[in-house]
Amino acid sequence: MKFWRERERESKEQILAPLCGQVRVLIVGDSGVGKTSLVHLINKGSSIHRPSQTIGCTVGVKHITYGSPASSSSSIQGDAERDFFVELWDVSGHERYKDCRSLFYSQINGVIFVHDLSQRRTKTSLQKWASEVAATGTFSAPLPSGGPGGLPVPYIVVGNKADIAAKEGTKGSSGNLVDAARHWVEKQGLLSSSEELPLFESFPGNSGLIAAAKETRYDKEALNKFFRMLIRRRYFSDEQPAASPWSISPHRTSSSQRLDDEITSDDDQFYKRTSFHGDPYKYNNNTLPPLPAQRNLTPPPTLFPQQPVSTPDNYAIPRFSLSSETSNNGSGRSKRMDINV
Ligand SMILES: Nc1nc2c(ncn2[C@@H]2O[C@H](COP(=O)(O)OP(=O)(O)OP(=O)(O)O)[C@@H](O)[C@H]2O)c(=O)[nH]1
Repeated sequence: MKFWRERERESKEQILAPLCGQVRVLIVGDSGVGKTSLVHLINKGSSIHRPSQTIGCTVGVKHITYGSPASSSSSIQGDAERDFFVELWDVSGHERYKDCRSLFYSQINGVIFVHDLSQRRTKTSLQKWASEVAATGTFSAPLPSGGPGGLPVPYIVVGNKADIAAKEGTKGSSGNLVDAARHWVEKQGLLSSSEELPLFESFPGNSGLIAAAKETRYDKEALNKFFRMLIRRRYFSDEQPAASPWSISPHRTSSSQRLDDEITSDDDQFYKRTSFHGDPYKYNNNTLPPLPAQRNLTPPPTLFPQQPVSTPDNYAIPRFSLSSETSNNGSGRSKRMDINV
């Protein structure tokens, strides 16, 4: 009897064994747009005073628990919550690292593009960043077709320093002559819209990161959803979107609209909408450069195996728990996650 109890306890422990994983998120954009400030805000929940210029690349790690605690009565406890680490690779935007920064574009699960709302050219150059990452990077869990510049992983665009842009009354333009001219040309429809990435201009709300951090007001949920979606893509799903998401026709979002407004309760929907909204960027294969060969590389190492080694035959793998959450009419999913950002 004692023997069986012991065996039972052991098998329970195996089921409850901590499972861990990691996703890698690249943060790119021109020098000074606020990438380091964003990472600090994500990790510490506060603004950073005078961040020094990033040398090469710095990596911040954010801890997230992910799972479906109340998914179903039949789910076993070990399936409830798991630990994940989101690696935030903050790549210096300075030109001096241009030739070597692709060293850091390795095994990427997702990308955060950052631009400065008061410097319009920083927005335009996101397209170059996307092409550079797509051309020289390697990717984990790549999409079946490429996005801007051929980028084969989900991304999100953060428009920062809205406080300055708003103050100067130049939201979307720095007020300098080049930007003003560009703005005018765009308005006339003379500039190809495909030169820029689709954007949400309003992150994090109508203010910049610093103000947002001070007031603890920025769109944590949007970022969390993005991170969770990356985790889910890598660890809980082997399904890829059926149709090419890149062909979804985007539509313009109001600059005062919060990112929240764009998010539905479904993470995939969020992913599609987040990635393809904003400027009238045409996502069809005619306007995009040729797709790069898919890179199905070995995923980055994790601290723990992705699934328990000894699982009972009827073990509900995470995918099932999550899909039951999906079918939960969104009620569970639209809830804010208890994550310290
Ligand atoms: N006004 C304002 N300033 C900001 C905001 N976010 C960041 N900054 C400032 O912008 C400057 C550059 O910020 P960083 O976070 O170092 O920019 P970065 O993109 O990491 O720059 P690199 O390391 O050169 O690639 C710093 O002086 C920040 O304090 C914001 O929302 N509003």
